[in-house]
Amino acid sequence: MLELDAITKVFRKRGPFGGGRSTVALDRISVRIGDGRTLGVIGESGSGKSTLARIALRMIAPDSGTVRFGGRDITRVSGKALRDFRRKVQPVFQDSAGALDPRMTIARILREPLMLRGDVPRAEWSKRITDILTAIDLSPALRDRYPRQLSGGQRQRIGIARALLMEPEILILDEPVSALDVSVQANVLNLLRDLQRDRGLSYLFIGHDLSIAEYFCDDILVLHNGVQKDFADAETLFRDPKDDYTRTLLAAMPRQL
Ligand SMILES: Nc1ncnc2c1ncn2[C@@H]1O[C@H](COP(=O)(O)OP(=O)(O)OP(=O)(O)O)[C@@H](O)[C@H]1O
Repeated sequence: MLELDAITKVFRKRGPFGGGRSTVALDRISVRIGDGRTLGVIGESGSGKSTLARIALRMIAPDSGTVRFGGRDITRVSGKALRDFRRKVQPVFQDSAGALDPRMTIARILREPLMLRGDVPRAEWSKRITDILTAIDLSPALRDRYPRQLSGGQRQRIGIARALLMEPEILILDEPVSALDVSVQANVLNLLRDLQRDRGLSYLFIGHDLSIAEYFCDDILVLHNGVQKDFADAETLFRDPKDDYTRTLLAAMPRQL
């Protein structure tokens, strides 16, 4: 379980024109991702979604508040506990295509997490790669291809596979299907759901599309300019939104899926 409590993050503008001005990206945000559940973080551009994801990954530090994982405040851990956290909480970003090294074959890209882990014998790597490609519904024959030879949806699956090879407990999914064609989005979301069921994963899902959130998430946090507007299970939120802003958002957003 990952628990964020009273997270505040302020970005101060530097330089001759920014002096003194600041942006409250997150204002005392408190949420939790339950075991095996998907928490969706929804909001318009600039609402603080990615900042929350980066704090949950310990890529940046909050100004105040705590992030608890397995009962420990991960904003304060180091050494083995930090390595353990980095392995168990893995990111999947929107642009997996851009994140994959174009000069590496898929097999080499997927060997990296195994190398990083250090606890899988080299003799097993090839089998692990075959197994993970099968698990994400890709042909093991793709192992010898380069990223540019794959479609956007296939590349995003490779990004997911790379994260899974670390054997995480939580995936931080930052707009994981936003760069994909609508026809491919549902495939990748269904794959993520199957993986969650089979592996007992928990997800933090960042998105801006409410119809996808309704379909994919168990719980939903609505952010607006860094302020927590609603936090409820998806069914309650869509049936009976508490906040005026959420109501406006629901009324304005097309429901596609
Ligand atoms: N490194 C930074 N330095 C200064 N301001 C930042 C920085 N990162 C984010 N911000 C500001 O914090 C606010 C929240 O940004 P954030 O990227 O978290 O929003 P978002 O909801 O993810 O938006 P988007 O959907 O466009 O990615 C914005 O006003 C943004 O300009």
